[in-house]
Order: sequence, then structure tokens, then C-alpha cells
Amino acid sequence: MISSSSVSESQASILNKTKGRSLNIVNFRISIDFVVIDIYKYTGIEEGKVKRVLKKLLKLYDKNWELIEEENYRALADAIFEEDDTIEEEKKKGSDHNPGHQDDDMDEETLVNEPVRPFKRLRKGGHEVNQPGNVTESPVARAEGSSISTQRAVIKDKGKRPMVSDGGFHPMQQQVTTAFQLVMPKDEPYTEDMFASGLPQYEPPIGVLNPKPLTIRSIPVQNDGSGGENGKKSSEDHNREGRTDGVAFSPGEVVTDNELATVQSSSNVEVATSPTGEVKLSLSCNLASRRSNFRLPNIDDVIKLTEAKCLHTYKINDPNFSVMKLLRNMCESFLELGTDETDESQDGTVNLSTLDVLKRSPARNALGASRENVSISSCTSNGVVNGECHISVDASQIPIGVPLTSLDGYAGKDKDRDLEDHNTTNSKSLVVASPCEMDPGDLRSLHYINDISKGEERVSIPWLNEINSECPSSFHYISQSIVFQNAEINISLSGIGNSSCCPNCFGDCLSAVEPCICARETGSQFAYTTAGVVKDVFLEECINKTRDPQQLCTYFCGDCPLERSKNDVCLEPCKGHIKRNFIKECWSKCGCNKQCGNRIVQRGITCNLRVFFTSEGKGWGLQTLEDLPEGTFVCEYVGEILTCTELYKRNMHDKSRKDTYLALLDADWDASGALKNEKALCLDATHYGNIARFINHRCFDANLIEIPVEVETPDHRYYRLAFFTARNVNAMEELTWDYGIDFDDLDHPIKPFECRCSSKFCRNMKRPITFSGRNPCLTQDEELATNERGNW
Ligand SMILES: C[S@@+](CC[C@H](N)C(=O)[O-])C[C@H]1O[C@@H](n2cnc3c(N)ncnc32)[C@H](O)[C@@H]1O
Repeated sequence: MISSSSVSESQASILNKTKGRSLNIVNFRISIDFVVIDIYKYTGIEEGKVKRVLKKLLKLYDKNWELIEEENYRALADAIFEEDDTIEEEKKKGSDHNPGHQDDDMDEETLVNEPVRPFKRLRKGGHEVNQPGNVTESPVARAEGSSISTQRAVIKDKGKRPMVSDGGFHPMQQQVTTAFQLVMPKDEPYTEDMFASGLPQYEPPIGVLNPKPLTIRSIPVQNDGSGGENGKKSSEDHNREGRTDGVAFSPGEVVTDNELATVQSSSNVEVATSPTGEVKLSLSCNLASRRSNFRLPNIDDVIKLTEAKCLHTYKINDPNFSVMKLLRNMCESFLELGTDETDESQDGTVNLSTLDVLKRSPARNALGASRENVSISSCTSNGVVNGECHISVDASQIPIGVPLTSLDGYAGKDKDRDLEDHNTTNSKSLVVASPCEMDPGDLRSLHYINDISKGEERVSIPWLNEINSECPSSFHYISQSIVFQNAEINISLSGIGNSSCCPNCFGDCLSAVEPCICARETGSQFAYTTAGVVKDVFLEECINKTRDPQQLCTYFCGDCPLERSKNDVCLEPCKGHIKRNFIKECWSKCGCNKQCGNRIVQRGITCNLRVFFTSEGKGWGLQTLEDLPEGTFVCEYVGEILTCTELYKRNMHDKSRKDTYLALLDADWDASGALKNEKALCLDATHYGNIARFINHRCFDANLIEIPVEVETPDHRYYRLAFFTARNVNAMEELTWDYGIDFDDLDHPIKPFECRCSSKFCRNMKRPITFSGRNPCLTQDEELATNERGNW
């Protein structure tokens, strides 16, 4: 066996004699013979073997002598060793296949025409050495303005198992690229150990757009888990060969000179920054297979289309939204998070590198991630984790997520807040969590942190737990109710007659001289003001009906579907339902436009809200982050539309559940005597629902009032149950709703709970009893209201 060092000894001679050989066929054979003789002379390796291996290597390296010469014929030596190993293995297997001779009949013409990639990764002392497959040495890496493609290609090779040639034809990958040139990715086999090794996985970009040669020369950073060391090595290699003038930085390294430092992430985002605050983002994604007809689009068109997609897909309706602002925010976040402000010593912030809270709680699943960094706003006074998190997916531990710190500034802010208003963010409140292990599936739960609606709503709805480490229980967020199974809802345009819509209207019905037919439901007066809130008079009527102490608005069914669903044989008398006022909104068959002032609920949530963990023991609740004037639409109660029978069966199966997420659609049950089971409906938000499922109960003086809203069908057995503010509500106040629960009715689908609403009208409170039997806190009327209220 020869040692690699014995090959090295021959370097001077061989190197001098073979260097710079051209690759035409005439001198090709001479070159091979020349090298073979020299190697035999200095190493004693059998000539035939050297020749065979060299031929194969030339083929694989596309006859690139420079690469074979490098490191004193290291590639050749390794290939010879490898062949020995392969032969040994084959012998052991008893195979009669002789790999050593498989290419013997390979002619030079074939070598010229069929360049293929190296069949095995070359290694030196456990470290990768440069080779054709590694772009650190490839012509691509040397091309001006090809930094992005270079970085990506380098990353692609990280940690991969030695590649095995499939013997097929592979187009030449390493082409010199210029600015604006499309770089096709290499076809690289994915091997199992790439995933097992936990190394970053990269998708090859379909193309790289370099508007102009970047001022940074990209430096490959070895993202193989060994930190910046390998990256530095690559950098040194480059510098040695005069191929780069950049510097690679590891996360945490202080950038001292004025060059841009590049950091590559395990995502397809690459960020470069300089100490002077310049930040560059590079995004790559593999959206589809290569497109042969691809041509470079105009960048302004790309931005416009992206914005249109954002408006459409994410329901961003802020006219000030701009992709460029978003990207700028991202750059600012990068700088903000990269600035050393996370030490405990500074401004009350805490570095949660071990982040015990996350380790303990299910939030760990939501926040932690291998190779993912999560920065989270922290309430340092009690070490509580704020759900308004900043997530970055970054192997190099540099958070690069779009900041949501502006959520802190939501309170009292105008809805049309400018994305540029980033100065209100409080970077001092940021902490950076160490990367934790995370399954890819858990990535989904990351949505929960910043937006419990997972993008289903027009606004993001974060959650916050300042009390303990609990996370909201899992459910599917939906923004519109969906039929579970048997509910009979007739939503069809043909079901809407001309008396139920305003086909001749146009523009905004609220600005018409006469209220249109859609206002008939509300006494020929629209229920909404032009400011988009419910009119005082109408609101008061609704509130009075709900808080009706004499139960004047309560009706009793002769054959109550709710009681029927509980027990079909021995019917209990109806406990009563509130006959409510409806609002009717214009809809699809109406002639007005979507911005018509009589379309409020159907537009969805626009307030800034937050799900938070209550301190009174009510579990999670909903709060507003901005002041809400009286009559403001907050949200509708969304869930699965069930018949009462289905609900009853469901509850029978799941008796253990503590919380109930239920609303009856019983505002108009009395209309037609005995209601069919399929028409007696309710909304169950236990498994599918929206943020309304977090609204807690408050007896009597809740700040929300529920109003039935007719949108899609004039049939009042199905309607949207919308919540409006019953009074002016201040930012940060909890939003509450009177469930109308009778705490003594143990049979009711809403399971009674120990009420902690802290209202002085609480119907479940253990009140101090005076000798008169009255609650001293309440007036006689209030006492009456409290005692009488509680029926459904
Ligand atoms: C629709 S859920 C409200 C959200 C719920 N707190 C949670 O954590 O998901 C209704 C449940 O919340 C609890 N709840 C609501 N209001 C309450 C109150 N005033 N006092 C105590 N618990 C309450 C009860 O367990 C009830 O069944």
C-alpha cells in the first residue's frame, strides 16, 4: 500500500511536467502516459492502475488537469486508494464484477464528450478538500457577480456523502456566469444521511438574478455545524488563490472592518451586513422545475406582482403596504437583533439562552427549532414569555424574521398604521432564544405565536401569556363558519328574492337619499352609521333585549328543539330564548359595491386584538389592543354549524371537556312552530373556530353585545352572530360577552362553570346576603335583573 505522503514526494517533478497542459486529444494520451510513468517512478504504483484511475478521473473532471494536479495529485491518490478499497469490497462480496477494469475500454473521444462529475468526494484529514463538485473551486465561484449562486452551490454540498457517479450524462455544471445570467443548479442526489446528519438542506434555485455585481464577494461559509471554522478555511482557500476579497463571518462575530459580512441561513434567505449598518438580503426559492422559457423579468414588475399577491393572498388591505418596506423592515430587524442588546445587564432585558420557560412548556414545540432561532419579546419582570415572537430560520443563529415588535405599539394606533413606523418598536424588549430541536411539523405551530389565525384574518392576532407557560389548546382556525353535516342552510342566489336585496343600488347604500330595501329589517333605517359603527338607538335596543330583566323579549317554544335534542321521549318545557333584532347587510345580489357602508360584518375583523391568559382563572380570553368606540364590530362567532341533535350527541361523547365553545342560533326559532331538527342550529367552535371562541363570559354588563346579522340568506334560522362593543372600550380591556347562562341548569349544552367574571351583577357569585336577602351592592332593579336573567 502506498501512503499519500509518498505521492506528495513526487509533487515537484510531476507538477512541473504536467502543469498547464492543454486538453486537446492529440496530447491527451501523451499527458496520461507522462503522468503515469512519473507516478510509477516515484511511488511504485502499478502503471496500469494509475492509468486506469487517471483516465476515469479525467473523464469525471472533464479533463481538467488543474484539478487533478491540485494538492499534489491528491485526487489521483485518493481515487487509487478508493479503487483498492472497492476491489477489496467486491472481493468480499464474491462479486465477479471488476470495477477496476470497467473503464478500460474507454476511449479518449468518450472522455472528451462525456464529462461527468467526480465519483467520490475527496477528503483530507476529515475535512473536505476542494474539488470540482465544490464550488469553492469552481469556475462559477470565480465569476464576477455570481456571489449568490456561489454561496448556494457551496451550501448544497455541505455534509453530503461522497457522491457516486451514476455513469449517465450530466451537462456541464460549472459555467462562468455573468451578471443577469441564469445559473442552472446542479443535479445532486439527495442521500439519506443528508437528512440524518441534521445538516441544512437546500433547494437548488431555478435561477439567480444579480441586478449588478454585488459589492460583497460572497464567501462560502461551511454550515456543517462546526461553526465558522470551516467557513474561514474556505475563505482562506479563496484568499490564497486570489479569488475573493470578502470575509466570512460566523454568527456572533463582531464585524470590524468595512466589508460586508455574509451569513447564510438554513432557509433560503441570505443576509449580509456591514458594521456601518448596510444590510443585504438574498432570497432564493425553488418554486418549480426548471423553466426552459424563463427570461428575466423587469424588477418593478416583479415587485408589483408580489404586492398584488400579498393583497390577495394575505388579505393585506393597508394601501400603504409595500414589499420594499417589508424587506426594509427585515433588514432593520436583522440589524436590531444583531446589535448586542440582549444581555441581562441592559435595560432589563434578559438573554434566555437556556430559555427554561420554553423547555417546560408546549411553547417549546412552537418556538424551538433545530437550526431555527426564535427571538421573543420578553416581560423580564417575571420572566414570562410573550407570544409576540420574532422567528428566524437560520442555521447561523442570526435572527432574520420580520419583526412583529410593532405589535407592542398597536394599542391606540390607527388601523392604517404605516409599516414604516418601525421606530416605535422596542428592541430592548427582545430576547433571543437558543435553537432547540423541532420537528418540521411543528413549524406549523409557529403561526400561533404571532398570529393565532394563521393568516386567515385580515389582521394578525397574537397571543400572550403573562401568567404561566400554557399555550392555547389546539384547534383549527377558520374565519367563516362551516357546516358539519346535517345542518340545513339554503344559501343560494335564487333563494334571495328582490325583496331581500337591492339589485338597483350602486356605490354605497348609506349615502343614497333613501335607505334601500336592505334597511327594511331595521325599520327602514340602516343599522350602521357612515363611520361604520352600529347606531346608538339600535344598539341600545339590542342591549336592552339581552339585559331584559322582565324577560319581555324572551319567547318560549311550544316544542323546543333544544329540549327535543336532549330527550325526544319526555320533553321538558322550553327554558326560553331571546327574540333578537337582526341587522341585514347588502350582499352579492345587491347592486352596491363591496365598500358599501351596509357591509361591515362580512368584511371580517379589522380591530387589533390579542388572545391573552387571564389572571382571574378564566383561562384564555380576548382583549382589544386599541380603543374601540361603542358599536364597533369586533368579530363574529365562527364555528362548525351543527344541528342541536348533533351537538347533543357530540357532547355525550365528550363529557370530559372543561370549556364549552358554543353559541345557539336561536334568535328566531319561534317563527314557525315546531322547528325541524335540521333547522335548529348552533355554532360549535371547539374544534373549528375563530377568536370569538376565546371570549369569556361576564354576567349582565359585558362590553360586547351579540347581534344576529343576515348576510347570505333571508332564512333567519341561519345567520352570522356578530359581536359589537356595547360601550366605549379602552385598549387592553378584556372583551366579554354575556353567555346568558343559567348556572343552575346543569343540563344545558353550555356546562356551568364557577363564574369569575367579577361583575357586581354576577349570577353565580356567592353574594353577601343581608337580612332582607338582598345584595347590598345592587339596586332593586339590578337585583331583579340579576336574579331573573340566565335563561336561554
Ligand atoms: C368560550 S370558552 C372561553 C375561552 C376559554 N376561557 C379558554 O381558555 O379557551 C368558555 C369557557 O371559558 C371559561 N369561562 C368563560 N367565562 C368564564 C368566567 N366568567 N368565569 C370562569 N370561567 C369562564 C369556562 O370554562 C367556559 O366553559
